[in-house]
Amino acid sequence: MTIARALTIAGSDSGGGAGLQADLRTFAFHKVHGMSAVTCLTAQNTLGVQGVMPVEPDFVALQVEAVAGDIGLDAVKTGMLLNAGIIARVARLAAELPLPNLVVDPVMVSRTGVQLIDDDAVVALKNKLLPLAMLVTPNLHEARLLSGIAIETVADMQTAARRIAALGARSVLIKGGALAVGRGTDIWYDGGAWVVLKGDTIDTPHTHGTGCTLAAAIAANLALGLPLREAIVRAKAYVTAALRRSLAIGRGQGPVGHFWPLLGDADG
Ligand SMILES: Nc1ncnc2c1ncn2[C@@H]1O[C@H](COP(=O)(O)OP(=O)(O)O)[C@@H](O)[C@H]1O
Ligand SMILES: Cc1ncc(COP(=O)(O)O)c(N)n1
Repeated sequence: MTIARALTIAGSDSGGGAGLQADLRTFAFHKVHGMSAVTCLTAQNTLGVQGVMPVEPDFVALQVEAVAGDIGLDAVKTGMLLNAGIIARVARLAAELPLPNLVVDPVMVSRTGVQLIDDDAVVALKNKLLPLAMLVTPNLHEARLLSGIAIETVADMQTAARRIAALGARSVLIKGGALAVGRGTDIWYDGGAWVVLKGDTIDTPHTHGTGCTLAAAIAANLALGLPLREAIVRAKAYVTAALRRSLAIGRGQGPVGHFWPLLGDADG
């Protein structure tokens, strides 16, 4: 049996809702074989991040090389890359291997505004990795860091997307999960065309893992051979369905739910 193959280069979330755990789960629900190169361990739960332990950049690279050289890659997604050393190493790998259909989720700031990576990593992401991405998927905080402008409206998102495209990313998807008005509206810009993705607003506090899930679903769809626009539209529908089935577990922000198709819940 042949199967599409996708790799996530990301951090581990011990709570299982975000990070590589969300990515591998998303790949599986797209019938894509998932592989992982771990960049860091986080001790994390629904209440927040209690600790972070980095992996050496060369060992991140070794994990990627091990699977690229043997199993092969149809698409690659990056998540929490943590520090400038790991980002520079991943950028070098992208030049050496290459890393096909590269979706960069520039995990820097959580939806709640907590910075998840080192300060010099923000600069490295901007200068070294964005220019190599087929698609970059910042949330509103990350789009502000990358573009330098404050974002409150869909019009601000469009201005920011233009600026981020000017940094060299081939296309930009700004996620509006934190929009005060129209939460769930995302915009995609590829240097020419605009697409406004108007998702339904789901009224839930349990949104942990939305960004990881969206970017992983896009990578899975690209691995399956879909064109980028279709890959994004379908991934958006996937994350909206998962938000509708989000899980009220833990004492804080629970994760989005992926299992509903297995539970006989058919109207996603
Ligand atoms: N309450 C919500 N209702 C509908 N869509 C949402 C909601 N929260 C997040 N999303 C969607 O989830 C995806 C991830 O966005 P966001 O939560 O902003 O990213 P991140 O997890 O990286 O902070 C986007 O498609 C966004 O529109
Ligand atoms: C290891 C790790 N990676 C990424 C995120 C962001 O998660 P979200 O998808 O909720 O933005 C996270 N909280 N932890």
